[in-house]
Amino acid sequence: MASLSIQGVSKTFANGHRVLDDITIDVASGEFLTLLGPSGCGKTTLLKAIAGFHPLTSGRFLIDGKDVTALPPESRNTAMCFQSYALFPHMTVAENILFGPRQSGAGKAECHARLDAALQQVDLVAHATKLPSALSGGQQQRVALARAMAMRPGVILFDEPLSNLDAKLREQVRFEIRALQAKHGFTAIYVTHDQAEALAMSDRIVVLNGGRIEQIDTPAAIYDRPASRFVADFIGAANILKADILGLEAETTWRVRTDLGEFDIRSESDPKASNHFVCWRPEAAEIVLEAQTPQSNTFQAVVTAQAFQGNVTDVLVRSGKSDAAYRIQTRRPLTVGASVMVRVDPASFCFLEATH
Ligand SMILES: Nc1ncnc2c1ncn2[C@@H]1O[C@H](COP(=O)(O)OP(=O)(O)OP(=O)(O)O)[C@@H](O)[C@H]1O
Repeated sequence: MASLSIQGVSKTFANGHRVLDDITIDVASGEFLTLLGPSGCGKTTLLKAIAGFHPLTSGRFLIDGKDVTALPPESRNTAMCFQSYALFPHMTVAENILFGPRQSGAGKAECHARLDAALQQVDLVAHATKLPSALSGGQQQRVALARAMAMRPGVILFDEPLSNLDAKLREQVRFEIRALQAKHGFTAIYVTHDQAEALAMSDRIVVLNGGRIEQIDTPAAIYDRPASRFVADFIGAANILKADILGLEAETTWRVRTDLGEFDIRSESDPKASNHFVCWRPEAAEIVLEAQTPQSNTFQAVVTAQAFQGNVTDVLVRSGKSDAAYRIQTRRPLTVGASVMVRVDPASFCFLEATH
């Protein structure tokens, strides 16, 4: 495994389109880092640039401290694992896995040692002599991973590797890739636009938007403390409100005014001048019965729709104070048209950067 340092990387294509704008990320050795963002945000361009397939407009890449920016792909200590598997259809599983080590000039004994290890790592020993067409989608994906691992790279670059698999298999292979990565300790850079995949697999997530970094953080921090409006909206469901900051109520508690009334918000860090929005996640709100004594941080609303999800019910509510609908999750049975009080815990709110 190897560390990867991405330093001030920008990429403008010949048509003048600036696709990456001053990206700086330090990836630790053995880390699983995911690049997440909407279509066209530059994830694949960054991955291919790391691999050496796109020359940079500016910036550099260091792998284990060595500047690889000018090196060709085969000399960078990286291997790619693609969404289309990119297996050679006329070669057996074993031949597909052997292809890279042979090309790189490894000796016969070394090639076969790597083949045996890779087949065992992805549990495909019994399928070594089959053609890819005789394997399931999940098995083909494992061959693609074995082929990358047989290169013994410090960094494996994954380009949406699970997007051709059905939902159930995606979840299974997700666990398999993470377990292999933990066991064999390669550094992983993983591109996806699937937020559930990113949250489930990553040590850290980089949220990209329009070629720029919106936030780099652990999955829990990205979900619980989204830094910007874009991140709150893109990952999970979020209720976002415009807010005027009225002042400090207590040591870490701020009073804000929103369309739904005034609320207290607990925040360890001071809101910046640009924090004109606050948000909370649907599961952070609690429905309190109107008959109960009035509580702070509540707003009155009417249930306008609900959808049973099994473990919870998604509820849409509207308040007379604003035109917007707000999303709440509850286990309490409700009826459409019911009048409810909704409470949002001060610690469940977060301030958002409005600048992005
Ligand atoms: N060779 C190229 N020349 C010009 N523009 C390009 C080239 N390759 C990609 N782009 C543009 O760069 C932008 C980013 O593309 P990229 O493939 O990196 O996005 P992405 O985030 O991986 O999206 P997706 O999830 O759809 O694959 C897009 O607007 C794309 O059209």
